[in-house]
Amino acid sequence: MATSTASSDESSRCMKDETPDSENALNLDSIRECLIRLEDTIVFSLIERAKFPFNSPAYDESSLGIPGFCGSLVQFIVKETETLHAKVGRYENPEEQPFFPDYLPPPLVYPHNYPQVLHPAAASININKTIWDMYFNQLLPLFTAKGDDGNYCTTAVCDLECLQVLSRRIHYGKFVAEVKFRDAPQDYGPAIRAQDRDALMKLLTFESVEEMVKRRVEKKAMVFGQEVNLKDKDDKGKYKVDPSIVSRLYGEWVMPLTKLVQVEYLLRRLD
Ligand SMILES: O=C(O)C(=O)C[C@]1(C(=O)O)C=C[C@@H](O)C=C1
Repeated sequence: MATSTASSDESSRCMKDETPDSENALNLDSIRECLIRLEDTIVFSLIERAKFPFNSPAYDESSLGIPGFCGSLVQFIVKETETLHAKVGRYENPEEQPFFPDYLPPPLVYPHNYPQVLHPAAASININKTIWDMYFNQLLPLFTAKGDDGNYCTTAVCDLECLQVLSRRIHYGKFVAEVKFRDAPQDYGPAIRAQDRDALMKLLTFESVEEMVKRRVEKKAMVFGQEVNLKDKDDKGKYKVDPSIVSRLYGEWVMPLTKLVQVEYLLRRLD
């Protein structure tokens, strides 16, 4: 049974056709196509979240008052959603990692036979705690207006969607690293055996690609986030989410964290 949520529908479509679902599809171009497609989902999810102000009560860990639960509204929504998604097998998919992996229930549905393209050590790599901290402490204040409009539940659901797609994109580094290793084991092997993080980081970095990615996501934020109307006059220069912040998100966090996942994966690749 294939499962997906509203938040990952767009990317799943990309995955279905292009993910490494066969050995043949596993090449750097097809993996990069998936990353490009995920950019659309990321930009749209930021646009949705930016409709609401910061709404700090959604993150207050002391005032929710749900019996038996200790934490914020957003923590509650993410945990409960992950519990449901675990039951329908979401985390059996090697592209998905939960934010709260402890005590997730086992799947209740017949397992989908995901192709084993990654080294088994991939399952132990989950940097969602870092993604969570980055999203709430650094990114969110940059692209939401200050204030409180009372829409805490919808706000927290938008946060969930942003978190899920950022996590999927960043952990996709496992597939990128696998392809790079298979393409050049003679280059990666010695650095892996030496457990040399710096050498691995150097090998897997393509600065010109990173510059292109930053420019492309900035442009997507301009195109997707513009006001569309039927009058001649349009609101040039007014965007639903600041394009320079989307570019910064990629330059400062998304790509560095994707590279961190790649390094962590490669360090274990010959275990
Ligand atoms: O496209 C690659 O080669 C990747 O490793 C992906 C990615 C990215 O996160 O977008 C990360 C590192 C590279 O320097 C360039 C781009």
